[in-house]
Amino acid sequence: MSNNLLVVRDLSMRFGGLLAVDQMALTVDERQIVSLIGPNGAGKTTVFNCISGFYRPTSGEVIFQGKAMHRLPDYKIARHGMVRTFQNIRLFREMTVLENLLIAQHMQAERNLLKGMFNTSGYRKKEDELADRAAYWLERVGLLEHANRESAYLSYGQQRRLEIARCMVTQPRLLMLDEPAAGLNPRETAELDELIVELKDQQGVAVLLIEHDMKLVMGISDQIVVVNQGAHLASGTPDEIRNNPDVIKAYLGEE
Ligand SMILES: Nc1ncnc2c1ncn2[C@@H]1O[C@H](COP(=O)(O)OP(=O)(O)OP(=O)(O)O)[C@@H](O)[C@H]1O
Repeated sequence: MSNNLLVVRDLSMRFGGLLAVDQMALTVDERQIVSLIGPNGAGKTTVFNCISGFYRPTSGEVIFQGKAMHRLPDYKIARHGMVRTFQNIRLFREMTVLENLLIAQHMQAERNLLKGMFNTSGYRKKEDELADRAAYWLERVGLLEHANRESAYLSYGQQRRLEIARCMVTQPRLLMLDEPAAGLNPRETAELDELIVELKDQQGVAVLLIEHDMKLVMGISDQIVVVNQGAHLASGTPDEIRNNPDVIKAYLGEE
């Protein structure tokens, strides 16, 4: 068997008369960074929404670690180890930074924790574990000193890092990031670049990325998949994509 972590085949999504995603295919291997690029409105976020269970695809298959995901709701898919961020940051804004990380883990492991409530020492041990993991990730994304601040008061770049930490505390195998560099300044983008590569190298997660920042995409991707008008246009290494005439015409040539 290959080491495909995620296999997406023939994925289509129709909104009334609009075929937003048209028989898309992509694969992500273990410890790979794969970027999805394409012009505005090409269907990238819709592909993400179908893979992560936020939408139920009109047709097609999403296979993660050999198991079919395409009929499961998003929270079940997340429990299989595929988690995502959103283009518009979705934190619990009135909660503290730490609370955001604790609740993410509670939501992920809800059933186990409920079972744990009948066993007090086991439950406490589990709670300690969640707190330790939250502290670890706050440190990793440089937010430990802000642990008790309401997340609404963080800067935009800090909120983006907290979103990534919130995914990582659930110990995913595949992290899906929807435009993580949007709104970041160049220094924050460079930090994000470093963080994503560290997640892959040190934590062994695979990353599926939607991003318009071509410098970031070309610098960190193992594979790039280009979407145009909902359909697969090309895929390959950054060099292959940079030199692909169809891609230059449809996308890179615009810039
Ligand atoms: N819930 C929805 N209902 C109807 N149409 C939708 C819905 N979501 C997306 N679309 C349409 O599907 C098409 C693809 O949109 P999508 O957001 O996936 O593109 P995108 O490549 O992510 O764009 P961007 O780079 O601007 O974020 C667009 O024409 C959009 O208007």
